[in-house]
Amino acid sequence: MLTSFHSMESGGDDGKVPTTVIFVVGTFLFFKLRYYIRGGTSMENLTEEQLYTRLQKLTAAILDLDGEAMAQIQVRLDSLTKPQGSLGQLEQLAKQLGGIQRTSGPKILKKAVLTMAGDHGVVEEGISAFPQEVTPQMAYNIMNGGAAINVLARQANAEVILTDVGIAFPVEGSLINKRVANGTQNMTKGPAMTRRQALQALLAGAEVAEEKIREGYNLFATGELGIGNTTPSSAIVSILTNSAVEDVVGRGTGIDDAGVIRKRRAIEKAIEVNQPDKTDALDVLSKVGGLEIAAIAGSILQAAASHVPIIIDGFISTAGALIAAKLAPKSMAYMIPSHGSVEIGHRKALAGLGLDPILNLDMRLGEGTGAAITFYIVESALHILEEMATFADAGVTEKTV
Ligand SMILES: O=C(O)c1ccc[n+]([C@@H]2O[C@H](COP(=O)([O-])O)[C@@H](O)[C@H]2O)c1
Ligand SMILES: Cc1cc2nc[nH]c2cc1C
Repeated sequence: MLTSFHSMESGGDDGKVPTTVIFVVGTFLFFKLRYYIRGGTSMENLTEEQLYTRLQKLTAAILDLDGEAMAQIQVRLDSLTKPQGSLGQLEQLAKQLGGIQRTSGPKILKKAVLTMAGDHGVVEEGISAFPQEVTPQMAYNIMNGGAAINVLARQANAEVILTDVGIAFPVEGSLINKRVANGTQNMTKGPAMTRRQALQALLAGAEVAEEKIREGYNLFATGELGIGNTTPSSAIVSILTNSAVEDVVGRGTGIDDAGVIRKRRAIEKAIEVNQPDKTDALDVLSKVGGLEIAAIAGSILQAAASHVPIIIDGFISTAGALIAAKLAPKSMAYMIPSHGSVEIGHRKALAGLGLDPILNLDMRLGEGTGAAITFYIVESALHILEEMATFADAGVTEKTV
């Protein structure tokens, strides 16, 4: 210690940079560079307790919506040239956006679909119509701009941000690397993830949202990709909405009747083996959830903490939203529903959040596709608020009785 202090002093005297400084700065730069090259989360060296403290800080930062801003928007909506309330859900959306952004003049600057990808050990049980290799193959398709989500996001002038939270093996290219594991474990044989991994994946999702908010994005859509992920989603929805497993297990990518029976059995076995505690969202998430589902929940929590609205896509996204709501009930006010998925448990999952789908297009693709289409509706609400003439402006007579 004394020696290095001495060497620092002598370094200053003879104009040379002391070795201690070179070592400290070099080590710092090495780890920073490694983080940027390899990606990964900034949480690798944190203990489970430290990760949990981060999550608690995140959930504690979520506020109720700004009632004052919402009241001002209601006055403005009622002054516009239409019978009061006649624009229905568009009016509710305008108020919600003002309440979230804490202003009577909400604005959308940049939009992004946060598509989280991960794999699932439970595919061993024959619960999907497609093999696991489709997850990385579709990740490349998204990176090449050829997936449905690319088409719909381009049309809506939104970015697709693909994040690898735990595809079974690493993929290269223009995606964010937040890999926590090479997929989850088979939940019929034990927990899908450790509690620490679930926390890491949650916070990885929050980090992605935070990075994008710093870049100026202020409207998100959730999205995901992961062969087998309707199985953990059904497990989560069953547990958190007190629904029978058979009422929330659907065909996913298109499995046949025998596959649906295997899927139900796998979920029942996973619940039997792991005994998830339904009062503890982290317990449910880690035992019968998925890495991308955790990241979706984390992105919702970060959006809410940063006053950013987030549109919830289909069945898997809604399972993530249920986890977020359980961890921070106030986050529900920041969620905007999109479409009703064909997946049978979706309505029950949405009802658990007090949400009704805005669109019914018989979709069941995921990736963020239903949420991307909803960007237009959210933007319509703000165009109405900003651009419509008032009764006074237009010289239109107001309601008489
Ligand atoms: O979002 C939905 O409602 C939805 C419903 C069914 C399937 N998916 C997508 O299909 C994959 C999961 O289906 P499965 O059958 O492999 O569990 C996954 O990549 C999801 O993005 C998505
Ligand atoms: C082809 C394909 C595309 C997907 N996109 C999201 N989940 C998917 C599942 C499959 C099978």
